[in-house]
Amino acid sequence: MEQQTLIVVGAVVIRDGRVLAAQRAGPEALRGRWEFPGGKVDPGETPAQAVVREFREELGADVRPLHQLGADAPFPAPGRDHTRPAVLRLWRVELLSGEPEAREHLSLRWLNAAGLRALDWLPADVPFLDIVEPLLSPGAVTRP
Ligand SMILES: Nc1nc2c([nH]c(=O)n2[C@H]2C[C@H](O)[C@@H](COP(=O)(O)OP(=O)(O)OP(=O)(O)O)O2)c(=O)[nH]1
Repeated sequence: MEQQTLIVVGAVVIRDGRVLAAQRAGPEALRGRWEFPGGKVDPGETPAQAVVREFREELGADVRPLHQLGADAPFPAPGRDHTRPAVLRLWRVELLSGEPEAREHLSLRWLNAAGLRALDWLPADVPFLDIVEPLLSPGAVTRP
């Protein structure tokens, strides 16, 4: 039976020229590596709804989704005993209220361009760094 492609959404929140990155606590194979906070889109949920829900659950703060960044990036998502087809979809979001805290992650960091390049990102995230980095330069003219 053909498996439906799983959509994983990641939130890109930028404040004062820095982007928020989150360090995964699990599963063991991914522990310690960095990602954009988010998670799997549930059935019946839009990706924009998922990013708001995941951000609230995992970081305890409210965000407003703005727009997708770049294109979906296919990757094999780790499953229980095999991988399943997935795409990573990044959303630029605006922080509305609350201060993000690591409720389910090992730690959080606000990164400038140099910091962005220094971390051990999940493989699917790496191509997105070229899209995120220009948004961090002090003079960047960007949508919010
Ligand atoms: N959240 C997130 N997951 C990512 C990114 N890049 C990437 O490869 N992934 C992978 C890691 C996981 O295999 C999968 C997302 O799973 P998850 O564990 O974060 O999803 P979830 O919060 O919905 O968790 P669960 O309900 O399955 O426990 O996508 C990213 O930037 N953010």
